[in-house]
Amino acid sequence: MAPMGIRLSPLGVAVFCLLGLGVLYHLYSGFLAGRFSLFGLGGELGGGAAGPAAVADVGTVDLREMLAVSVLAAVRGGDEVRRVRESNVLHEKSKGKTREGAEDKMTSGDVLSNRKMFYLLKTAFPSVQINTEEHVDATDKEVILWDHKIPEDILKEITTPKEVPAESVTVWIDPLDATQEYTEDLRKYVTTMVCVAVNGKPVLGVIHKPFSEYTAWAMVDGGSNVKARSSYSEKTPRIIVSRSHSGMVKQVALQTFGNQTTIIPAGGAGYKVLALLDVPDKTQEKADLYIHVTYIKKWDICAGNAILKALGGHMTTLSGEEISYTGSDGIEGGLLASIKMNHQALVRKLPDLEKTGHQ
Ligand SMILES: Nc1ncnc2c1ncn2[C@@H]1O[C@H](COP(=O)(O)O)[C@@H](OP(=O)(O)O)[C@H]1O
Ligand SMILES: [Mg+2]
Repeated sequence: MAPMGIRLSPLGVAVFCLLGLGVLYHLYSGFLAGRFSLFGLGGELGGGAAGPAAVADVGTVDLREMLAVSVLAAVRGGDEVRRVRESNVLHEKSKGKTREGAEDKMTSGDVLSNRKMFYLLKTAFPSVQINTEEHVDATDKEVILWDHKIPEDILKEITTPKEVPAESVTVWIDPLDATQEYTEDLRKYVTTMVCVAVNGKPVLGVIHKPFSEYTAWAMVDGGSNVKARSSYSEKTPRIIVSRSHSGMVKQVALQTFGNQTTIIPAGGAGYKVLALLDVPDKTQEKADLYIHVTYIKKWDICAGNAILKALGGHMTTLSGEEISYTGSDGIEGGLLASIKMNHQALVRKLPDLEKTGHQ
């Protein structure tokens, strides 16, 4: 006889114990799976709240899912960019001037793409920090649902989930890169971009060309749908540079590599990174190096940095420093992007811009 007059059947006790063991096993194996699948981060779990897309453990997000949503966001944003351009009603405005005095433009294409991209990512991953180029209205409560489908090409390249603490993630969204060229109807330069940085390091990059419907993506230590070309000219490189925020970049390039060097002026940081890769798009020019000397924002460069890094290339400041994608929005030290080259040797060749006053 049990206390308080309750009779316990031996079968009931056995079933209860088995159930208890099952629950304990489930909790414990989930915990271990979460710890061991953490992606190169020393196994420390983050403390942030989990979003609906975080499946393996509380406070983590899966980078493979983030890649799927980032590709979708870049494509959906791109649809807005194309729709506005085709309507020919851009509602072009100036957000002010850059430090060098160029107009910092914004159009309905930027705003509508920003809204789509932001809410897709925010709804899927509510607990991660998202930095976007355009302002998001705090009263806007848009929810854009992700169908939780990971495209086949991503599943083929990245065969397992990659969990990281949600609090270690910073997302950078550029809803319309090459806005200046967009207003001039130079469509080939325009891209939409998403980047995911983990502890400030660029890990995932997506660059989408809305007018040719081409998308490049890559994950560091994961996989990619794009690759480097087979060869690059290191001695007399073709150098791709800004056409609308150039500063003294041509002088710097010619001084470093000689007068025989070909300079390709082009719009968009996304376009210029794609120029270094093996991209099937016919509208894409090809270059060996990308150099930028003026101030630039992190949403312009993070996706390109992640893709280059994933493919074994480099994007650094002109003095060879790695760029951290947390904290402030911009970087001061210019930009050098290369792949399949001795990047540090290139850095040593470049003049010290602070001394020469070429910034
Ligand atoms: N000096 C500067 N100050 C602010 N933004 C700059 C800049 N130089 C380049 N950018 C931004 O970097 C992107 C690529 O520049 P460029 O086409 O000149 O190479 C553009 O982004 P957006 O079009 O997204 O604004 C441009 O506005
Ligand atoms: Mg941009």
